[in-house]
Amino acid sequence: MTTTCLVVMGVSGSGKSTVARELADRLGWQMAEADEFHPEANIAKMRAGTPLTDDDREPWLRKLRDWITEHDEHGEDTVVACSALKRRYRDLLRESTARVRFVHLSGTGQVIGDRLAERSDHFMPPGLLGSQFDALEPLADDEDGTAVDVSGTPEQITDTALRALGLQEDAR
Ligand SMILES: Nc1ncnc2c1ncn2[C@@H]1O[C@H](COP(=O)(O)OP(=O)(O)OP(=O)(O)O)[C@@H](O)[C@H]1O
Ligand SMILES: O=C(O)[C@H](O)[C@@H](O)[C@H](O)[C@H](O)CO
Repeated sequence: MTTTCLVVMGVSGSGKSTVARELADRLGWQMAEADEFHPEANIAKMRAGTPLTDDDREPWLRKLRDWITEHDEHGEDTVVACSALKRRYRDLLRESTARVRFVHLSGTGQVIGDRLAERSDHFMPPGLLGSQFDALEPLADDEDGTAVDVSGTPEQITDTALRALGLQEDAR
């Protein structure tokens, strides 16, 4: 049976790690943090304040796609926190054998920038937020998934996403 992978997407600081953790806990699904799949060179680049290119992101996305497929082959549903900013990146993740659905955490540069400014334990400099918005192609209507505004609490965002995806009953 095909499993589901929920990819929590959005710009840096939109709350992907936080909401993906909450979704995974509520659903009892395994979670992956895409930041942990980056080669060291990508992390060094971001830390130095340089945005990644499509070429930098491709091997990273392939690795994630393969992780999703491996879990699908074992019948395991998954949640992944991954920026997946462009539609072609999401197409690559959709090459997985699982049913890949997206939760786009959308918010203004103001709200997200304020949260990034408060976060101190992360390699991603707040100064890269502009480039993240420049690259962002929001989840489109013909893509499987839902967009949720980030102004609520992580619990509210998770509830809204689960309801929109029709997964609420499984979660309780
Ligand atoms: N709904 C929320 N309300 C208030 N603060 C939040 C919310 N979601 C996340 N945060 C806080 O905002 C910051 C960014 O969240 P988080 O690290 O989950 O984002 P991210 O999208 O995974 O970031 P990155 O892509 O840079 O890893 C963190 O300090 C987190 O605690
Ligand atoms: O596509 C990208 O530019 C990267 O994935 C970034 O989004 C970061 O990995 C992450 O957001 C930083 O924490």
